[in-house]
Amino acid sequence: MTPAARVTAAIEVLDEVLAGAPAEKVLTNWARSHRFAGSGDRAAIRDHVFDALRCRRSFAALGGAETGRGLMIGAFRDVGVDAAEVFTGARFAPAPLSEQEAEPQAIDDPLVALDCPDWLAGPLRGSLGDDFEPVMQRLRRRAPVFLRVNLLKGTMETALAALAEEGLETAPGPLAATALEVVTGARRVARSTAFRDGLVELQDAASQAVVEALPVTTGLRILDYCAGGGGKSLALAARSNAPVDAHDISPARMRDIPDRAARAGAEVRVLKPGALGEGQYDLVLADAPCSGSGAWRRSPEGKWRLDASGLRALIETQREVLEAAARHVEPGGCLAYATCSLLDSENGDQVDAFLARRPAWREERRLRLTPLDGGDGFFLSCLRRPPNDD
Ligand SMILES: C[S@@+](CC[C@H](N)C(=O)[O-])C[C@H]1O[C@@H](n2cnc3c(N)ncnc32)[C@H](O)[C@@H]1O
Repeated sequence: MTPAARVTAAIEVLDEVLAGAPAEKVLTNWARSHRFAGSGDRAAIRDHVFDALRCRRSFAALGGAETGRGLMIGAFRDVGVDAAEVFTGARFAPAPLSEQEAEPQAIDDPLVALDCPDWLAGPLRGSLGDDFEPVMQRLRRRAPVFLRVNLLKGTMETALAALAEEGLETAPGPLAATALEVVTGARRVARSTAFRDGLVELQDAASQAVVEALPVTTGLRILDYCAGGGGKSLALAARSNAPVDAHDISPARMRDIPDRAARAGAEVRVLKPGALGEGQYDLVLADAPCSGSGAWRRSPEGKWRLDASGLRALIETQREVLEAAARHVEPGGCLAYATCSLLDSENGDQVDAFLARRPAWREERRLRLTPLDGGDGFFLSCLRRPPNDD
């Protein structure tokens, strides 16, 4: 495909996404119905689509319309390229710019320039303070790709060497001792032997930092209460070198855990719904559902989908998760509450409210990371249940 044909394809995909369909699904369907497109084409189209979704508001303003076409015109203008060079009407290229589209557009609203939804500016500014603008700018760009070296299978050195042998250039990453940043070849990671043999996992550096910050010692009974696909369960099992119990309200989300654990040489026991007793764990991780605002570089659709009532519902779910997870903590044990949110209402405020309800518990550690630290935004609070609490 020519570069212009890829833009045409991106416009088609974006129109469906703007109409409400999930981007991943539309991209998969597009690839199925355009078998002639090679992996390079699919990757380029995907990049166009996700770049446009990250900057949906500013690109729409620069392109004069919130349509696939408008976003792609805006994308070229954002980097100072004349969109008319691509929108030529040549075979498979997008149609030439109309007179109206050819009019240059300026952005005078700072929230548009930052790709920040109006209603979220107050809560984000209140939570991030002086970091508000740099964080919002960071969220407009692609996220780096990080790997976690699985210490059950090797060391940083063996992983670096194994990846290099397969032509994947990596470098020690920020935030966590197990993090490698992929410098070149990110799209080939999942096909590499190092990945297939469980020596490395795809996991954001901040997510790894959260697991590294947990008070793990030998012999602990550990529960991952919101295990999802098991990213943190696996990291916890590697860190503790002990079995980890995985639980989730949605068992279907955990379906890949057994295969992933086998590949990683980790022991993760997937619990059946209702199989959880009360108070029998030394460490319970509650990686709660959240706005995902810290990870909007990877999942930009969430930024535009979230609304005030959705956020209120998430905050209520987080309160319930905290209360439910706390019931599984042994006296003297630790409840670790984590989100990949940047918002105080989902983070510190939740923890403060929990501690107000249970004044005997103590917060031992609080960690706040934003994309300015290198990985996703993450929050962690480690809450200790009193030993004599019955
Ligand atoms: C942020 S994701 C977990 C990601 C996962 N820990 C990882 O590192 O890959 C949140 C998970 O919480 C689960 N969840 C939502 N409500 C829950 C509840 N009330 N009890 C337990 N899990 C819940 C969701 O199904 C989802 O899988």
